[in-house]
Parts: sequence; structure tokens; C-alpha cells
Amino acid sequence: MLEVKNVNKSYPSGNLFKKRNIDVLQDISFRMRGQETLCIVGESGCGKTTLGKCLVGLEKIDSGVIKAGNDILNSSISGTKLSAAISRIQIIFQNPDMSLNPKKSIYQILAEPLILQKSPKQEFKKIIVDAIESVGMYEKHLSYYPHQLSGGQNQRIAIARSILMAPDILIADEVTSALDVSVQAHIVQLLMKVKKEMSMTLIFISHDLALVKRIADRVMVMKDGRIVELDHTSDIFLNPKHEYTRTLVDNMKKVSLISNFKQLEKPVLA
Ligand SMILES: Nc1ncnc2c1ncn2[C@@H]1O[C@H](COP(=O)(O)OP(=O)(O)OP(=O)(O)O)[C@@H](O)[C@H]1O
Repeated sequence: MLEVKNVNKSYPSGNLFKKRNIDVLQDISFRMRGQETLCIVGESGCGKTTLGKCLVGLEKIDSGVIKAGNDILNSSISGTKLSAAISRIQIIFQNPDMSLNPKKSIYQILAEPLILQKSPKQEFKKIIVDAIESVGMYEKHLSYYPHQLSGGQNQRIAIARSILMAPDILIADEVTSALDVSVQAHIVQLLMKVKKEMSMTLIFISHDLALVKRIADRVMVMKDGRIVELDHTSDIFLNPKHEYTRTLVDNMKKVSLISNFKQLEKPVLA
């Protein structure tokens, strides 16, 4: 169970003479339970990634509380204790090439969670082979380095590494946006499969509203660091209550009309 209560986060801004803070997250509260998929949407810069980073303790919150099971994170936890505080939540980012250490082999990357969990060394190989196969890759890839794999394959490795941490909650932050369209669907399918098999809660951050409509149980709409609407997917798309949600949904409909029209325009090849 995840409970986020009145979370606020600001970043320092301005210059030496005129310092100020920008409020990036304002009074964020929500709860999640069980195998729910919550999608977070909203315009660029509204605070989606910052919220994800705060949930896993990569950023310190200014006030409020985050609870995941018995793990509790608040504004008084800092330093190395921060990311250790919320061990039940893992995050995967947009660009797997940046999150995987280029100097480490895939085997070494996948061994990291096992070292952290103090798993018996003699079991490493079997667990790692199982993990890489569960994301649709093979034992032979364990000797590769990230630069020898495609973006989609590296994203699979990032997912395998996260699931080796056996989290209760997985945050996927724009995980398909840097990938080729043909690979995107495979990564989403994989995430949904992993979520089901591991009985995880999934927080999926995305700009792709058509995808959100397909996979979300509930949708959180953010604007300027605040939650403007949080509701079941059907209500968000069929009966949006907030003006901003209505604009987002209308824009999605326009984009899908244009792409349907473009497909019609395509010449038929003999
Ligand atoms: N480390 C930082 N220092 C200062 N400001 C930051 C920092 N990280 C993010 N911000 C600012 O916080 C705001 C929210 O950024 P965030 O990355 O959370 O937005 P987002 O909704 O995820 O955007 P996008 O959809 O483009 O990824 C932005 O104005 C951004 O410039």
C-alpha cells in the first residue's frame, strides 16, 4: 500500500542576488493499493518526474509523508538514508543508456541488487539467468555491455534490474518515449506481464494518452505541481471534471483523428 500525504517540494532558483524557490510539487496526496496501474499525465514541467524521484527517495521532500508498507519517508530523512528509506519502490527512467553503468557488463549490472540484498553468491547465476530470460533476453547477453545492446534491450535490462529488487511498487517514467515505435508496445506488454506476475503496483508516467487509456486503472492529471484530477480511467476520458483534463482529452482526440487521416492518405503500394 502506498500513501502520499500533503507532499511539497521546491527547487532553489534565481541568482546570487535574488534567490527564490520554485514550488514543483504542491500538496500532493493520494493512495494506491494492490495491483493497480496509476498513470500520471500532464504537460511538460508539471512535476511528474520530480514526484517519481521523491517517491523513491532520489529527491528530498520539503514537507509531507510518503508511506509504503512499513517504510516511511519524510522531510527529516536525508543523505544516504534517503533512498534506503523506501526500498519497496523502484523507478525506471526514459533513457536506459543513462541509468545503466556503461563500464559494467549486464551480469554485473544485474548482480548489483543481489549484492545489496546479500543474496548467497552461489545463487547469483541462476537468479540472473532467470531474470534476463523473464524480460525476453538470453544468457549470452550477460557478457555484453550496455553500448552493445539496443535501446529496447537496455530498457529490458533496466526492468530486469528493478524486478530483482522485488519492489511492491514500480514507477515507469516515460519508459517508451526514447524507443522506436515498434519496440514501445513490447516494453509496455513486458511491464504489464511483470506487474501481474509479481503482483506489483505500477505508476506509469506518460504523455501518450492513447496508451494511458488502454492500460490505466486510474489516471492522475497534474498541472503546475498540483493534482487537478485523479479518477478512474473511464471517468477521466468520458466525463472529465476539470477544464484542463478536458483540454488534454480533446487534444488526444484531435491527434488521433489526424493520424487516422494520415494513414488514409498513404498511397497503396502494389
Ligand atoms: N534538479 C532541479 N533543480 C531545479 N529545478 C528542477 C530540477 N529538476 C526539475 N526542476 C524543475 O521542476 C519542474 C518540474 O520538472 P519535472 O521534470 O518534474 O517535470 P515533468 O512533468 O516530469 O516534465 P517532462 O514531462 O518534460 O518530463 C520543472 O520546472 C523543472 O525545470
